[in-house]
Amino acid sequence: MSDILSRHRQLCELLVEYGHQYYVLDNPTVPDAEYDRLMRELIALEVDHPELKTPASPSVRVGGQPLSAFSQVRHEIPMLSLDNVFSDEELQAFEQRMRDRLKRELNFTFCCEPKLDGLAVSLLYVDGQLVQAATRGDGATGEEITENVRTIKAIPLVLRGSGWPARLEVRGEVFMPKAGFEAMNAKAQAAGEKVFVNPRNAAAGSLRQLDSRITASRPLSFYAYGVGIGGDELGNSHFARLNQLKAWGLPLSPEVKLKEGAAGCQAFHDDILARRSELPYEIDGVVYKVDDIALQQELGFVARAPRWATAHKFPAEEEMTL
Ligand SMILES: Cc1c[n+]2nc(N)[nH]c2nc1OC(C)C
Repeated sequence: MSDILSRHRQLCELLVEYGHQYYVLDNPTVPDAEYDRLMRELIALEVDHPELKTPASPSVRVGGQPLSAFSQVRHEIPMLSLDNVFSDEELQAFEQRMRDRLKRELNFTFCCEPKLDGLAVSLLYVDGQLVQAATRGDGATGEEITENVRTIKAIPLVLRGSGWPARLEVRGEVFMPKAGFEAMNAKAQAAGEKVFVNPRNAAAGSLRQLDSRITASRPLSFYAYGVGIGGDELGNSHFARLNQLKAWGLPLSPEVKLKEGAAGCQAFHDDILARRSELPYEIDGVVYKVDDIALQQELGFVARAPRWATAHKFPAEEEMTL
């Protein structure tokens, strides 16, 4: 039995490491075929020894028994939406409104991020293990999609390293990379099956499957963009928090940068817009967030959106009329 146990542990460790290299470091060291071979061996081993199968085992990536319905999850900390700016003038006004509110002539440092065109989700890790995943829903209540999210190889089932809060809620975007979207649609078209209009709809449709084996067959990925529960145990910089999440094994867009003032945000906006068509994922704008958490808390929220953050949306991309 011990060699079964040690082989099971070894397979789990290898699959976790290869998944991390591929999805978080974007630096795979083995071909996909090797990952798939190890996964097949793990699944076969757990069929013979079902007691070894746990929610932390990489074998959950292939999905399991379908649900009859989704249950609802109440977000302990509401998941809010974002106000928008559409021009440089509105961006300056956004910054000035915060100065007025704080009654201080502050030079803000902003954490600037691409605004991915996917589905916002909340991931709850308890003692480093992924125990619950939920959609944003209406911001107060979302759908519980834990089994589906467990099939997304970019999302760690167990956090890496140490020092994380006992309860850590990671917020971010589940998305379908452009290449995966095109390949999936080409296959669906060839098979006379339903094709999706765009990667966002494909990601939403794939996540809302009651059968997680269907979700597992879809090329979904994830980028973290914030922290909910447990954030108060992390530092006073949003950017540092995001990089801490990356150290714990969560993927972070390589485009996330710190910029000074509205001018820095505008430069970030112009750079991402210029490279929009080369990015491997679809975005509908960029997001600027005051990096200092204490200032975020002093600024608070207006209705459902924070005073301390805004999206800067791009014009809708012209659809090619073939
Ligand atoms: C709705 C949303 C969406 N996004 N997308 C990114 N990158 N950050 C981010 N933050 C959000 O909301 C927080 C600022 C509360």
